[in-house]
Amino acid sequence: MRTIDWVDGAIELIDQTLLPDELVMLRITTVDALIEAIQRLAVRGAPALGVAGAFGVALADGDRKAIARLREARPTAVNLAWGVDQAAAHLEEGRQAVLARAERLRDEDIAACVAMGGRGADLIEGDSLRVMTICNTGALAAVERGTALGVIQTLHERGRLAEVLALETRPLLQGARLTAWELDRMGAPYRLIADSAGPSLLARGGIDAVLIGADRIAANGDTANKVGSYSLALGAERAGVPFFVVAPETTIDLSTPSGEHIEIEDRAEEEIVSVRGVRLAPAGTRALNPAFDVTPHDLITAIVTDRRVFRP
Ligand SMILES: CSC[C@H]1O[C@H](OP(=O)(O)O)[C@H](O)[C@@H]1O
Repeated sequence: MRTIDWVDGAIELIDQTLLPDELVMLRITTVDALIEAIQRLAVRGAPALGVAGAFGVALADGDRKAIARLREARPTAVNLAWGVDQAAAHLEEGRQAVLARAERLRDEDIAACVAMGGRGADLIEGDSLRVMTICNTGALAAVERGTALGVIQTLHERGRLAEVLALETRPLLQGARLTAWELDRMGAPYRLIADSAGPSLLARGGIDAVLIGADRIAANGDTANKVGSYSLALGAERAGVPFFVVAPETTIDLSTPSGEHIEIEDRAEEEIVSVRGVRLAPAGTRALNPAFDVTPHDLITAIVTDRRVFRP
């Protein structure tokens, strides 16, 4: 099953807002419908956004204003703009050339995730591993396999995984809704934890590694990822637990020198004060909702990509 693909002249993608209760495929035929799906996180995750951006250019039929809107649909993951640019570079050659590039980009992502899974599993020593992860970095964040959760899946497939501690990942609960769903499908052992429990469980001991994804990696290795990653990195540093970022080379943005230059998406206050339309806080409560944070490179043990492992 693919998270996103091009089928009979349109984009087909899983509507992730309905998981884990319903598995529904959306058929997207316009750029505006794709932008809406991206902004409400029906499709999400840096690699998946790159593929969506590239296929979106094929939908645009040369409408450069629509392509510009698509490119800006979400600011933090570099992959969206990169995917749009990769496909748009072929606009002069016509729609088939644009689509051919987008399909190659899809296939490259599939191969990259397989490569990252093996490279990451080779890097982490030991058996009966207990690992911690935040947000969702599985196939739902890519096309067929994921990044950090792809490493975890490979460890499981190799019989080396004892347990995953998955952060629920407020406010949109990518961990509780999506990572738990994917781990169930893999048959991998896991328990869900509150985000705020992450650092203290690391301090408690018995966790062998933290693995996270990335939305943008700056030239010096500073890494933007789901909000809560930074506090997890601080806890890992304090507890002496290795902290790995797993991301394709396409998430590295050499034009951004360091983390303070990465734009952090601030999302709607509503996402904090309510869950699926059920209000949690008093009426009128204001909220601040940064969707990402930046982990400084010196808190990262290593970055695993589809081509290499490097230590920032
Ligand atoms: C494998 S990249 C996934 C990356 O994207 C997530 O953010 P969102 O769910 O808002 O798209 C999160 O930062 C993950 O690490």
